[in-house]
Amino acid sequence: MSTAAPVRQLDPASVAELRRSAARVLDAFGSSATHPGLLARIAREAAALSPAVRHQCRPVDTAHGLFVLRGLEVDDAGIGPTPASWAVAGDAAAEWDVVLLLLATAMGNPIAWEGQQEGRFVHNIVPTAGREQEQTGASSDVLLSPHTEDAFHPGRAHLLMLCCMRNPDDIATTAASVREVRLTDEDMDCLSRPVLPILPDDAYVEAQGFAGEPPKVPTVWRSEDGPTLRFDPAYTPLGEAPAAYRAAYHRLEGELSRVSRAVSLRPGEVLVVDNDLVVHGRVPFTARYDGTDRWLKRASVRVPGRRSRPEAEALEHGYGQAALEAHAAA
Ligand SMILES: O=C(O)CCC(=O)C(=O)O
Ligand SMILES: [Fe+2]
Repeated sequence: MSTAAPVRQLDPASVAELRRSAARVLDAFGSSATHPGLLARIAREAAALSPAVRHQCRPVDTAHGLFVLRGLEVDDAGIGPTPASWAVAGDAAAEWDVVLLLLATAMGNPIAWEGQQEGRFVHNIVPTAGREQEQTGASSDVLLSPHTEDAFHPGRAHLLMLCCMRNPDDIATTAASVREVRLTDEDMDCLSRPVLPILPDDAYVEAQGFAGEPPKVPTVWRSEDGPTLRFDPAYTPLGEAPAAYRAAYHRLEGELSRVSRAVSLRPGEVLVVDNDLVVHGRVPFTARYDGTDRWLKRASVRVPGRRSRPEAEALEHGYGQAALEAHAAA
């Protein structure tokens, strides 16, 4: 496993600018990052960000399919203890929700899911007692296997952002880009056929009860600018596929693990992964449950006008789930 990830360094002026902007937003809306008027204000603030900040928010531009934004600093005492679960996080470290939304808005349009974390635009990813074994961000004891975020849904994010609040045991996020794997043309052709569905993950209990027929979707395909993937083996009934498909799928899995990078985020770093190119996961760890646990904030972003997905996705029902966009189309 390789560790190198491209780094984009925010200069001190950009950091100060982001902090001032976030402070103005929070002053206007109290300490809550879920105030109804807040998103409109974020849109205005993001539109006024300097060229230097915007430059660091440009699209992913290497085959790694990701970058780490560095330069922001977390006041460890100021953010308070790591919440015991997303459900009790409330306004914990709300200024970071705002910073993340500002950056997300500079990159595209943040989305929220009604069925996940109460429709919040910024999720808290913390280990949660009783959920150690799940395939969700709340787990710890198990390897969170490499996945496309919200792979079950045609409206899934183009970009996933993970902002580190604390990570005292250096627990790595894993990331593997389809642009770095070696697959034969035969495997590529095989995996681009819509053979298997991807079912809603355990973060979407309501969608899991949806009555409609699960649509079959391709695993990889060639988009205008290169190979693209939609991959979530933990929620894919691979046993239903013919042997040749299963074999190709396993070769893809092997290649993704060969090219996988371990990115251990430090407080203040923001990992941005292109969700069309990169599958991400997390190594297993032992949770502390004492207020000092690993704590990430997560935002999901759509990039307007991006044409990376098969047209057939437009016909999918998305298991009755709808994503809410933070900002109305310009
Ligand atoms: O904990 C991590 O590093 C990643 C968790 C994850 O898959 C996510 O937040 O979407
Ligand atoms: Fe994820």
